[in-house]
Amino acid sequence: MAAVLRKLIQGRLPALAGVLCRRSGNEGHLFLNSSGSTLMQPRCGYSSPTESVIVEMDKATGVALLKLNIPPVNSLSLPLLTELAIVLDKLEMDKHCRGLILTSAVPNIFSAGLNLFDMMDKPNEHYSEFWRAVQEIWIKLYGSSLANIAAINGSSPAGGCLLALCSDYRIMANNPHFTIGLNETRLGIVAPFWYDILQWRVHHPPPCLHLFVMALVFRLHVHHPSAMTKVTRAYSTELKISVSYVKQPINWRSHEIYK
Ligand SMILES: CCCCCCCCCCC/C=C/C(=O)SCCNC(=O)CCNC(=O)[C@H](O)C(C)(C)COP(=O)(O)OP(=O)(O)OC[C@H]1O[C@@H](n2cnc3c(N)ncnc32)[C@H](O)[C@@H]1OP(=O)(O)O
Repeated sequence: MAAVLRKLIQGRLPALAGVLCRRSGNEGHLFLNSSGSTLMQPRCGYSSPTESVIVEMDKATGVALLKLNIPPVNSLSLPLLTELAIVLDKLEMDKHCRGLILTSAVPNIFSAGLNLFDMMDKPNEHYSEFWRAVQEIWIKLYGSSLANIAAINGSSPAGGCLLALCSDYRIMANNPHFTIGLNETRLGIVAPFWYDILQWRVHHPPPCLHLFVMALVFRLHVHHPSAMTKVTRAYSTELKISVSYVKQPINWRSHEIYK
């Protein structure tokens, strides 16, 4: 899995797709479009470039690979947020889906954050709708019952960084050209209060969290199901702690528990 993720975060997504395709046979990839319908792909490949969120479902493992696909920078516009919300809903309801990996199909960019043009010269109704869509993604990703990992394969400023923080775990490509952080403060845009909660979770992970990720990782390479069963049994307590940690409900008033 480490090798697979390494390939993923190095932007070598076709290689990963190949792995998943081999694992699941020719019928292994499912594509969801924004209307929620799924299209079976007869062979390994990618959906149309007009799809703003590409979903590749590995049926053998139940892990969905979600690739943001709005060049040039995957800015989080209202249409993209809306499509992502629909896709997340569909995966949540799919009983075969057990986890997801959020990444980018755009070379060198994970996400440039909120679309700046959605935040200027618009009527107030637009701002309400836009902000509702932003919060909805946070709630859906952070509150997802699925295990989810952000594979940050490019720069991820501002809302892109916050998007990654909504996942259970983050892995970022080791590339000095890729930037991440809250640069939007320079524009006078203040991150919402729940950012603080997400930040605590990232800075204070329990050691067993890595085990949780390993478990997800193992699912991508279930060549030896019995070995997987042994591992999960041996570390069942640690896994439960990790899962409950990353799936902790947010309560602003009990925020102290993170400290
Ligand atoms: C929704 C998730 C849930 C949790 C999120 C919670 C969110 C809470 C919100 C808290 C506050 C967050 C605020 C924001 O996100 S404000 C947005 C701030 N973003 C930025 O400042 C990013 C600015 N962009 C960059 O730094 C670079 O563009 C980047 C490093 C991403 C890429 O650099 P590169 O050199 O490759 O590309 P260019 O700079 O030439 O850009 C290419 C074109 O893309 C346009 N662009 C870039 N960023 C944005 C954007 N955010 N919105 C709209 N358009 C963008 C850029 O203007 C170029 O366009 P043109 O080719 O037409 O010039």
